Amino acid sequence: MTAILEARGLTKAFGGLVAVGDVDFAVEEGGITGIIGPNGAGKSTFFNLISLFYRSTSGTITFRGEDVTRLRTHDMPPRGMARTFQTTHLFAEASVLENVIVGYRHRTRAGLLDALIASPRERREIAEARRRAMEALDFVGLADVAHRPAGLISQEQQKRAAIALGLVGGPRLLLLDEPAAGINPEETDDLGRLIRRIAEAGVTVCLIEHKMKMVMGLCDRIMVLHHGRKIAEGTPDQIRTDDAVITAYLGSDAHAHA
Ligand SMILES: Nc1ncnc2c1ncn2[C@@H]1O[C@H](COP(=O)(O)OP(=O)(O)OP(=O)(O)O)[C@@H](O)[C@H]1O
Repeated sequence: MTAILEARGLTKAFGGLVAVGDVDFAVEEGGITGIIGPNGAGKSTFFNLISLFYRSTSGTITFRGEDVTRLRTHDMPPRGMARTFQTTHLFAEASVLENVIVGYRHRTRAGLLDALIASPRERREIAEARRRAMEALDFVGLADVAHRPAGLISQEQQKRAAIALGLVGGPRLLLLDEPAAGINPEETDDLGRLIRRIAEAGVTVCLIEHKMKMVMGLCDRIMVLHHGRKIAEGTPDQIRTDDAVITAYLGSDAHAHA
């Protein structure tokens, strides 16, 4: 197994508070990796670090063999990394398809001049973006609402649209920020199946998620954070029976077990 993403000694301090402290972490290529931990454990901060949304205080991040520590989130899609946001702000009046096209067009090369003169290159890129966006929507099961205004689709469909936005550029690694937040158990199961299909299609997945049942059923490997430190990593079975993990969760509030 090779690591597609590797973090070494990753640390983020907010003033005096060390939200993430000296964490080593690897995402193996091809699987589904989960990051869990009680409330305030540092999951979101860690996720924002590995997706280059936050700059680390210290430590290094390597993606596909390249040191990307000093790069930013927007540098990553061309390198094959995409991330979703917990609340995806879709343009409510634009169609679902148009939203995903915009996501893809961030990657393309036609400049303002091409757009103004509607150059052949611009027209080719629009056609390609449209085809790719439609493919991504089809994959996540939203083809039938592609032309509906994004503001009119359900919360669960918005979650899928966020994933389509992540997939449209053809990433090698997709980072999912609490993909199942705010949806019901049945929808959560469906979303789990979608995430599995993404992995089966060859896209490595790494996610943070509060819903324990989903994480345990879906992930090949899990890392557990507590007070900003890594306290365990391993398979779901190893994590379930790990003393440090059990103690950490017992000491926190119960919603983490939902
Ligand atoms: N921008 C920030 N400025 C200051 N402190 C922050 C900031 N972001 C997070 N923190 C603090 O860092 C710690 C870790 O927060 P973080 O949101 O990463 O945890 P989490 O595991 O994602 O929590 P939750 O499960 O509640 O979403 C917390 O003590 C939080 O208050």
